Amino acid sequence: MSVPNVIIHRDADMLAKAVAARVITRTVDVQSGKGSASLVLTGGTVGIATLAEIAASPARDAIDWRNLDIWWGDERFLPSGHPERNETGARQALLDHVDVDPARVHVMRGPDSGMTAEESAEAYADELRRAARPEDHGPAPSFDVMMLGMGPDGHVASLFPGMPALYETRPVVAVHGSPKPPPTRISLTLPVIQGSREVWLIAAGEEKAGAVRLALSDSGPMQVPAAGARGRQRTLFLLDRAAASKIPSSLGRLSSP
Ligand SMILES: O=C(O)[C@H](O)[C@@H](O)[C@H](O)[C@H](O)COP(=O)(O)O
Repeated sequence: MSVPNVIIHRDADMLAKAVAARVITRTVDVQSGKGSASLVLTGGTVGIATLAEIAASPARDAIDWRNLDIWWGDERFLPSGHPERNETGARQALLDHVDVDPARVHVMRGPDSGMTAEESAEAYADELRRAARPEDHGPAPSFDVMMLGMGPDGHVASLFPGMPALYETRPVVAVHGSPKPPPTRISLTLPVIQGSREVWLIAAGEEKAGAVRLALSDSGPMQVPAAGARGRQRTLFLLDRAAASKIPSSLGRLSSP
C-alpha cells in the first residue's frame, strides 16, 4: 500500500476545481497508455462539486468518454432517480452532459430493481468480477482512480466506524443502520478500495479536520475507516485548508495560495 501524499488547497471551491483538473489529466494519461480507464465516483458535497467542475471544464473533452468505466464507491439504497442517490447527483452534475457509454456506467441497484440490499450488493460484486482482468489479481478491477469523500466520523464510502462491514472480505456489502441517513446502503469494502491503483481521499471543512489527522496517523480502520483509504500505487489526500488544519505541517504544503 502507498503512503499518502497530502495536497492542500485554499478552500472547498478551489479543491473541487483542482481535483476536477486532476481527474481529467489522469484519465487522459491512462487512456493514452492503455485505451480505457476506470473511475470510481463518490457522493457527498465535494464529490459532486468535483463532478460539476469536470463538466464545466473546457478540457473535459480531452477524455474519451466512450472508453471510460464509471463505478461507485457506495450508494444509498433508494429507487433510481431518487434525489438522494449518489447516482442521481452524478448524472445531474456530469454524466448527463458527456458522451458516456451507458453500458459502462455501473450503478448499484436500488429497491426498485426488486432486489434486497444484500442481493444488490451481490449483483454489484458479480459485475465487478466480470470486469476484473487476470492482471487485477482479485475479484474486482484494480481501478485507475477511486475518489472517496469522508465524513467527520472518518467514514469512507459507506464504511462507518466500528461497523462489521469493515471486516468484510467480499468486495461489496449491504450496510444497515448507517449513522448517516439513509440507513440502508451498498458499499465497496476495504479490500477493493485498497486494490485500486490510486485512491484519492477528498475532504473540505473544519468538521473533517480531526478525522483527517487520524486518517493520516496510525489509527486502525475499525476506528477510522479513512485510515484504510490507501491505493496500491498512490494515495492522495486532497484537502482544503480547514480540513488540513489539524495535521502536522510537515505533512502538507499549501498548493493554492
Ligand atoms: O453516500 C454518501 O454520503 C457518501 O458517499 C459518503 O461517503 C460521503 O462521501 C461522505 O459522507 C462525505 O460527504 P460530504 O462531502 O457531504 O461531507
